[in-house]
Amino acid sequence: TQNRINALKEKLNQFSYEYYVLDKPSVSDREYDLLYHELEKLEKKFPNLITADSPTQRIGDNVLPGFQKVQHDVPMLSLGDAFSQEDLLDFDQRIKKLTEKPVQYICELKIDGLAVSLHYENGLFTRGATRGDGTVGEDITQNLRTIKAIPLRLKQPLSFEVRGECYMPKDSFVKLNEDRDEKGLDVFANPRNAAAGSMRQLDSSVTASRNLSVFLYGAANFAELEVRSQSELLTKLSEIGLRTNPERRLFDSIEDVWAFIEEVGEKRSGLPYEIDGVVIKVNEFETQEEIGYTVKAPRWAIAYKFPA
Ligand SMILES: COc1nc2nc(N)nc(N)c2nc1C
Repeated sequence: TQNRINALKEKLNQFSYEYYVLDKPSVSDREYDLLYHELEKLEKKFPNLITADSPTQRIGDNVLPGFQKVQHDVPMLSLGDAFSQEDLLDFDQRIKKLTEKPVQYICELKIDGLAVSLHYENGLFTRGATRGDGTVGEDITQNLRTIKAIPLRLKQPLSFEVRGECYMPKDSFVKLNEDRDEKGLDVFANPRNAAAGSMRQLDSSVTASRNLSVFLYGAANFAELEVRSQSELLTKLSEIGLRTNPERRLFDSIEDVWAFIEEVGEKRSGLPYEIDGVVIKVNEFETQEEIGYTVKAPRWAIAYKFPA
C-alpha cells in the first residue's frame, strides 16, 4: 500500500507538472481523476500514510484567524521605471559606466499580479509569503498551496527561496466577474486586484476556487542551484518543477531590447494574462554584483512600463 501510494503521488505530481507548469498535459483529465480518487481512497483507509506533498493536501481544512507576519531573509526589492526609449538609452549608458564587461540583457514580461516568495527545504514547499513592504510580508502558505502551478515538492531536494508573480489568467478573471455579477456581488476592477483579493482569503478553499497561477523569476540563497546568470536560473527553475514565463529573450544591445518591447506592445492584448511592462536585466550575476543596488532597487535592472 505504501508503494502504491508513493507511485500514485509520483504520477499525479508529474501529471500536474506537465499540465500546470509546462502547459503540456500528457494524460486526459479523466485519467488524472481516476488516479486521484484511488489515492484519496487509500489515504482515507491509511491516514497515517498521508504526506504534505500529496496532491490531496492542497486545500487546508481550517479557516485561518488571520495572517502571520514574516520577515524576508533577503529583502524583496522594487524596480526603477522607464517610460520611453530615451529612458532605456539612459539606463544603458549608466550600465556602461558601471562595468567594463560586455553586457548581455535579458528581457522578461512584467506580469500584472502579486509578488510572492516561496521557501523550499530539501525540495518541499514549506512557506509562502506576500512581498508586503519588501522586508515584512504576510504568511499565505495555505493559500499558495492551493495553486496547482506551485509544486509541493521539487524534482530535486534543494533548499532555497524563489520569487515570482502570482496572477489570475484573463479568462479566469472574466468568468469570476460574470459569476459574481450573477450573484449580485461586487466585481473586481482588474485581474491584479482579483488575484490580490484571492490571495488574502483566510479560507483557502476560496483561494482554490479562483484558478490562480504563478510565474517565477528570481531566487534568494540559491547557491545550491549553481547558476551564473538570470537566463540559466530560469532554465534551472523550470527543470526542477517551477513555472517560468517562456516569453524571455537575450539581447546584446539596448536597441534590440527596444525592438522587443515594441513587439511585446503589439502582442500584449493577445496574451492569456495581463502584463504592465517588460523587465530588462543584466544577465550575468557577476556583472549584476559589480553594478550593485540602490537602497531600494537593483541598479542592474529596470522595468519598462507600457502606457496604462
Ligand atoms: C530583480 O527584481 C525583480 N525582477 C523581476 N522580474 C520580473 N520578470 N518581474 C518582476 N515583477 C520583477 N520584480 C523585481 C523586483
